[in-house]
Amino acid sequence: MLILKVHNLELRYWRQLYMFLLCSLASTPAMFNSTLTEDEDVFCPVDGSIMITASHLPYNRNGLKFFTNAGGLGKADIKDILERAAIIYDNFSDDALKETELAASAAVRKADYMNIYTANLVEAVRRAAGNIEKPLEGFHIVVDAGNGAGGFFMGKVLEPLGAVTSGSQFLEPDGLFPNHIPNPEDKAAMRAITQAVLENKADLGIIFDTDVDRSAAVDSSGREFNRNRLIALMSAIVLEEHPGTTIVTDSVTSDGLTAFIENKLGGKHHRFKRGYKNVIDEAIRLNFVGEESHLAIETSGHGALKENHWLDDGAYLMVKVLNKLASARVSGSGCGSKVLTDMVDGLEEAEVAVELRLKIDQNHADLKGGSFRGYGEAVLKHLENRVASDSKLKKAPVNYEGVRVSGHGGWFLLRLSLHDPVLPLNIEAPSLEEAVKLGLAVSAAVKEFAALDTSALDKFVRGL
Ligand SMILES: O=P(O)(O)OC[C@H]1O[C@H](O)[C@H](O)[C@@H](O)[C@@H]1O
Repeated sequence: MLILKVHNLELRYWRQLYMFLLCSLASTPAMFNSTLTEDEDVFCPVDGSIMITASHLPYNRNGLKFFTNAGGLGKADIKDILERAAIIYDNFSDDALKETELAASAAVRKADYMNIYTANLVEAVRRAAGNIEKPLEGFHIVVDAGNGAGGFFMGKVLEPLGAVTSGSQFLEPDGLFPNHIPNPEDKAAMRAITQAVLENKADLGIIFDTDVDRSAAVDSSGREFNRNRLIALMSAIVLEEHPGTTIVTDSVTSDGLTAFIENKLGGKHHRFKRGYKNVIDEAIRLNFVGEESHLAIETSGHGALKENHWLDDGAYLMVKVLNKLASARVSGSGCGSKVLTDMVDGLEEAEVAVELRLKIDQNHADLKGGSFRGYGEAVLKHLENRVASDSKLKKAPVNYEGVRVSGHGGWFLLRLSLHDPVLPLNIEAPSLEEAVKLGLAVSAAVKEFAALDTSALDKFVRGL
């Protein structure tokens, strides 16, 4: 929530030249946006911004996200910043530190950057609808902010556009998240917004994670635009604007989604790795090497568009959805969320879709003092060898992480978690029986790895 204005980072100058903008409650995408937006009144664009948030994680796991106009900083840059900061800090005497703290507090200005950011979102919807002041008039749209930072979307985006928003819920920020975990990947969260849509007979429901870089929606019949269905909807919207373009997604997307993007929409599906930054960076790389891509999106609800500076912004994804609603009504091609539901017609969805997370016990003797990553890779190698000798299973010919296999009418992917000592296993199949067969194949391959906690998989294959 801090924005830095630093014109010259040389130590001998910085005391006179820096300025901080305190933005108070804000969303993560808005903080990145502040490095791009030109607005002299609030000293923007700023040189860098920092968001303090637990993101979609529990309240006790707050952290800092850093941005420049080139995007969010990755691990290597953050490590470098922290190491340099530690050196500077160590070289301060106690007096110099106090003096610097005073100078820093004197350099703080307050700015309501969310007003500027949301005005741009409102403008985008108005423009898409042909410069109508209230293009959402007559639509009833409910928002669930899960007591995170996303409550602004109701009062500062939907209402100025004319939508009725009664029945919106959990808009007041509360870091203990008393109602549900603010994360579209959370089943209770999706149940909550679905219930709000149905109870209020709303046209559409919108849900955000804590810091609004993830989102999902629900149509008037209570069907979710989440995970593969959200990607299908966004792909349909983007492919209307950019025929034939490549859609980059994370690794746990379904085979049905590939068929939908490629056969129904005429686009190309590039299933890459898990992790929103991986997906975004891959889309940027593809454009660089001459393959056009306009959308990078994860099943988690993170999505970024080329037209929006590759910023992963849950609110902007929903703006694209609102654009579609508003422009379809103006052009007379449809009214209400049926327009959206029709756009994903033909998407094949698996009857069973589960994610089971198998933990690696880092203290187990079976690791022989090695890292959990090394252990996890050994599990994956072993599984790969087993799959090769099973005629009912086929390893995916192109795959960028873990072991992805099709068989029994479905598929599974076992991979290493990006952050945790965990091997997440995704299984999708047309029936529980077939999903269990896939689960049993994994179970047989990993059973000799004593440090792997397979209890979630054991329960699943026993039908519990
Ligand atoms: O690898 P996992 O443990 O499933 O976590 C993967 C997820 O990590 C973070 O939450 C990122 O924000 C997501 O972009 C990513 O998908």
